[in-house]
Amino acid sequence: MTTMFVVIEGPDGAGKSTLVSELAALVSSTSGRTVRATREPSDSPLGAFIRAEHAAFSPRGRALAVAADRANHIDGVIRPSLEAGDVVISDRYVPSSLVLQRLDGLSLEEIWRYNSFAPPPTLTAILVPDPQTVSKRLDARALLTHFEERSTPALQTLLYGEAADFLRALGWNVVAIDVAASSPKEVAQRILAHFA
Ligand SMILES: Nc1ncnc2c1ncn2[C@@H]1O[C@H](COP(=O)(O)OP(=O)(O)O)[C@@H](O)[C@H]1O
Ligand SMILES: Cc1cn([C@H]2C[C@H](O)[C@@H](COP(=O)(O)OP(=O)(O)O)O2)c(=O)[nH]c1=O
Repeated sequence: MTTMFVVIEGPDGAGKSTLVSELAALVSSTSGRTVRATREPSDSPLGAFIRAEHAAFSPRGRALAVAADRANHIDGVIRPSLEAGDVVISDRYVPSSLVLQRLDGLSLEEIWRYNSFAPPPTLTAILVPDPQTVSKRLDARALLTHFEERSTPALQTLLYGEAADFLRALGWNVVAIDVAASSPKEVAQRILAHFA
């Protein structure tokens, strides 16, 4: 069975988690395969701690904690699911570190040192939203993360572009998907077309 490990990336508020649900339903109904939708930080106790306790970490400490959570996620969820023949779709993966830990002041090279163990997905889709639309969505959120407070959708989009170039140079299959004027269903169909 063809390995299908898809990562959905993009700035906060771009529509990642909405798209993961939409894509999981589409892949399941069109292929009949079992789909494992997952996310990072993972749903493990370490992942929950990283989400809840931002102030517990220095920037380097957070980079390493996120990488440790990623290692557990790969070994405990992603690899076993792929070995069972399931489709895996993850909301965030290594590119999130190449953007968020960079906003925390680390270099791409240092972040990659902590993440080079991570297997490349079959496809990494980076959502490119309209920055103004995303700003309005974030304004409507009651609680913003440290990164949402300290950056803008336009800056995150720029850093995602640099992360994409960095990973492509390492052989990753990365595509940028303009989502400014598309429904989640249309975006899911465009991503699936990459597997046709
Ligand atoms: N393609 C889209 N078109 C219009 N609204 C969208 C689209 N994708 C997501 N949304 C809306 O934008 C908001 C943020 O989406 P979400 O999936 O939570 O983003 P993220 O996971 O990237 O932070 C949600 O209210 C969602 O319903
Ligand atoms: C995946 C990932 C998350 N994080 C941090 C960002 C956030 O502070 C926190 C939670 O991620 P986030 O996806 O923003 O949470 P939610 O799903 O609740 O919107 O983890 C990193 O710093 N680096 C990473 O690579």
